[in-house]
Amino acid sequence: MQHVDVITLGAGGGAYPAAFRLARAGRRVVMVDPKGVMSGNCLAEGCVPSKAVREVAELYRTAQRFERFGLSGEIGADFAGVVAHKDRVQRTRYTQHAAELARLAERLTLVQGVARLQDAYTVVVESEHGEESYRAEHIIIASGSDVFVPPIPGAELCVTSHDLYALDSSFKSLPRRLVVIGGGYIGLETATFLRAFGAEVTVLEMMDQILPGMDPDFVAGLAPLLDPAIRRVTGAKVETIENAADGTLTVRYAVGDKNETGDKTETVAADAVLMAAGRHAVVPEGAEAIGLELQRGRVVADTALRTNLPGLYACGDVNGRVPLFHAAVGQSLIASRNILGGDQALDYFDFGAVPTTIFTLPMAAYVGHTRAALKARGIEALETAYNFAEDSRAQIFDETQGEIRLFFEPGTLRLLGGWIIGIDAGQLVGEIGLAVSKGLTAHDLAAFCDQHPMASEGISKAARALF
Ligand SMILES: Cc1cc2nc3c(=O)[nH]c(=O)nc-3n(C[C@H](O)[C@H](O)[C@H](O)COP(=O)(O)OP(=O)(O)OC[C@H]3O[C@@H](n4cnc5c(N)ncnc54)[C@H](O)[C@@H]3O)c2cc1C
Ligand SMILES: NC(=O)c1ccc[n+]([C@@H]2O[C@H](COP(=O)([O-])OP(=O)(O)OC[C@H]3O[C@@H](n4cnc5c(N)ncnc54)[C@H](O)[C@@H]3O)[C@@H](O)[C@H]2O)c1
Repeated sequence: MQHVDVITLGAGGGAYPAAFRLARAGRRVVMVDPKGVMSGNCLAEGCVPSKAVREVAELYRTAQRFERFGLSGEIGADFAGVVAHKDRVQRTRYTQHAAELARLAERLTLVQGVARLQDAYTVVVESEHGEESYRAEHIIIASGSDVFVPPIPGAELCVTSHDLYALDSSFKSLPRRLVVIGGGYIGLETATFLRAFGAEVTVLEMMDQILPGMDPDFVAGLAPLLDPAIRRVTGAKVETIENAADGTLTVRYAVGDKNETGDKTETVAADAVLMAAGRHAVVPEGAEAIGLELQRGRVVADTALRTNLPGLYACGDVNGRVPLFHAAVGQSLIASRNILGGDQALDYFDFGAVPTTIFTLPMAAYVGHTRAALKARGIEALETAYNFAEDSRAQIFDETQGEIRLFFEPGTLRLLGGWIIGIDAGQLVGEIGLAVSKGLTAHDLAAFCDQHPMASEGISKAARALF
């Protein structure tokens, strides 16, 4: 039995920020992760590799409009080369993380293995060297999430985000026809990337809106900007996936016919089917047995990231509250602060001000409360918008579709939320998110001289439109 101060289950965004901070503060910390490397699924098969592919797709899309900018020549796309670029970025980051870890080696160790909870203080790690027990006063559960595969006959024929984005993945050639099951983040993002390289893409979403759960007006703003050649079917109930001897896959789905009663069945042929129907939390073995409160398969954590058991914290996808990398990092840092405070809540995570970007081509992003959420709360927000048709940077790049929209509390003029559809959305949402989280008002935003000629000037311009 080894005695340490803190042990983390996982070494991803929910774990390592806390582990580093606690080690720097003099605590002895052990992170356990079967990958044996830091960064969890974000670097292994999530944010970074998918965005490496995205940015190349964006460049390629822009290259096809080179003539408008006075450039000439033909640019081709080699999908295997794109995957090689993605792999290089992943390797670079793994090397960087290894060096970061080495600098704290005296107090921070990463053990390759799978951890299970024996009691509220003891973790058993199973590795290729056998089993080893660790006792710690504080445990951070950050075991993340994994691909959810619905029980559809033939689902095993599908690829997942793991197959597409993992390091050294074998998915190196562009499918001529791609069917995507699920019109959420992964489904829509990947649909636009592979479409940009030339694949014929169909997205089958079971709900009656792509990106279900997001503000319908926000989605309605993004939808017409996506490549119209991507066929999008909503209300699609996938029934089977079958393969023929020549390798062709057939996806059979039922879809409501508005003119007749009942559903009709349709089929679509594919060379690859991407299953992007969501992710589920990975709860470590032993959690239930030691009395950890779970709800809908996730570890329940409060806004101080405490579970129902003293000394045990749950950060990131495993608590399912906001399954995004930067949210996991933010939570991890709050947990470390509360651990340093002797399990006294010194800080709370603001789940209401986490920026969210859908990295489709083009992107869209939002933060805080937008129109639908505000209406549901009976708040008639003061709304203002800036149209990218008027924006210098958007005109320079010939990407003038979309807008910045801000929602203010009447009376106080406090910024409650905002969205950006179109150019630089994933960058602009940071400034709006900071303003939401710090309680800034329309006066504050209007008075700030955002940089010209950058799309961010649309934020202050939108606020100035109120005065
Ligand atoms: C394709 C894709 C694209 C994405 N793009 C974005 C994006 O652009 N932006 C964004 O913010 N988010 C994105 N995400 C989501 C993001 O990856 C997650 O929100 C983030 O990785 C969560 O971090 P985490 O530490 O909570 O969990 P994870 O990253 O899942 O890490 C958990 C770690 O715990 C380990 N583990 C599991 N069980 C055990 C155990 N019993 N013992 C020890 N270790 C264990 C796992 O091996 C894993 O390494 C994307 C996800 C996917 C799949
Ligand atoms: N840009 C980002 O920040 C980003 C990018 C990728 C992933 N992520 C994270 O990863 C998580 C998982 O992504 P995801 O896209 O797999 O999940 P998701 O929850 O965003 O989308 C899954 C979609 O699949 C649909 N669906 C489920 N079962 C279906 C079925 N049988 N047939 C047709 N449609 C079905 C759902 O209605 C939903 O729209 C996200 O929730 C997000 O937290 C974030």
